[in-house]
Amino acid sequence: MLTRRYPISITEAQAKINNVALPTVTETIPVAEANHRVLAETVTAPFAYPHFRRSGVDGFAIRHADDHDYPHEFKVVGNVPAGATFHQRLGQDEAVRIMTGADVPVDAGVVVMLEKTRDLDDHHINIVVPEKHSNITEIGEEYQAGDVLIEKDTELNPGGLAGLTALGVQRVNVYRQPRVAVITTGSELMAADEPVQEGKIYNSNGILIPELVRENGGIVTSVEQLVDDNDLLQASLQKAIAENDIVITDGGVSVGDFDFIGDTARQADELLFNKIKQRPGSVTTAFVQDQTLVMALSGNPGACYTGFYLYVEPLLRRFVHQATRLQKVTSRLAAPYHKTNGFDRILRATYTVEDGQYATYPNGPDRSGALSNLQTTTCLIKIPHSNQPIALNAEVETWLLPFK
Ligand SMILES: Nc1nc2c(c(=O)[nH]1)N[C@H]1C(S)=C(S)[C@@H](COP(=O)(O)OP(=O)(O)OC[C@H]3O[C@@H](n4cnc5c(N)ncnc54)[C@H](O)[C@@H]3O)O[C@H]1N2
Ligand code: MOO
Repeated sequence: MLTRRYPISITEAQAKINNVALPTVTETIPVAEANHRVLAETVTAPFAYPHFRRSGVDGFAIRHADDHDYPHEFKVVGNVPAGATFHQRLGQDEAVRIMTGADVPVDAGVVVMLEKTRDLDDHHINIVVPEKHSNITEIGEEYQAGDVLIEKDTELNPGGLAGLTALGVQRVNVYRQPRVAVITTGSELMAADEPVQEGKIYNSNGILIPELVRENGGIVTSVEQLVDDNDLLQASLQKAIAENDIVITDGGVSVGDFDFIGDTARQADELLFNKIKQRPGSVTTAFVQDQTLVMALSGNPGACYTGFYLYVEPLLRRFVHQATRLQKVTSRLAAPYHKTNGFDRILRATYTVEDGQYATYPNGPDRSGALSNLQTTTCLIKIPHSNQPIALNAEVETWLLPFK
């Protein structure tokens, strides 16, 4: 018997997912492994930085008291390479040869660049002209001990890792990445290494979904390809739910004889929705079972791709306390689109920026089952449901996609 499904809007579906409570799980990991991870705690400076007075140039360090009456002769009493120190006091008209990055002698107030000096003999130099600046970075000029290095909820990048390392921070407390199981279903699916067969298709969503998950910060713990068998599906789902934060199923969610996921969703602890007023991907379903969110994406590749970006990407980002990376903008529909739609239609599109405004172009086929435009799509646009075709140059809601 056909089960009645109650379609909700895209915005309502997004809100329902957004309202599902997610656990905050953190772990402490080496800084060297923390690129693109999100800090769960603010990190503060364990000491002042720099922690010694640092020369910014190669040259000669002299006392403030001697910094006058140029040209001025100095006796060279030492040499400080980077990494070394010079602990002796400086006397009148005494200079120390010093390299960029080296610890400035305690008595020195100025480092004069080499170019402003002349050698007189092995132990004497002439400083020809004065310096405008001291060329010394003072202790704590960038950070005092206890200053904030990087705030909680920041996604680390190589620059941030460098900053942490410079301050001797070796480990950071970050949000754990969401663990995601992917279950693709369909007796028509072939593995990539099987010879092509009549009536069967390669499991393209079996690579699309895991790669999208990884690219958006999730850990893919398993990718399964199941034939249409409800017992198999239930066993896989149960295991995946027990071991993961998020489970993504694909296909088998419509009303066909072998579409078992819809029934599973309706019997779950909490059904969030099992139809959206959206094309492609009207069948997209979400439910919570044993506190794990299961996102059931459509098997149709175009619908699967669209569903991932609209519903899964924000979820993966929220797990690590981050906002979606899809940038919501308004764009001008710069090429005609003639179809009328009972449901809002999400088109795969490309965009340009013209006179500071986004212009969008439908990117080839809009069919749910089409996948020839997935490589080149850079944004999604919404054509609102209407019995009239949308006007050329109409303003449309647009999601710019990350990683393009
Ligand atoms: N009587 C109705 N039929 C259909 C309806 C409906 O409301 N009433 N909805 C249609 C819509 S809309 C869509 S979208 C599809 C959704 O179907 P499912 O999500 O249940 O997916 P399947 O039926 O399993 O497959 C659909 C299509 O996608 C291909 N597929 C499946 N898995 C993969 C994969 N891993 N990689 C690549 N392609 C895959 C599959 O072979 C089918 O061609 O239902 C409509 N029908
Ligand atoms: O769910 Mo279907 O993709 O709307 O065409």
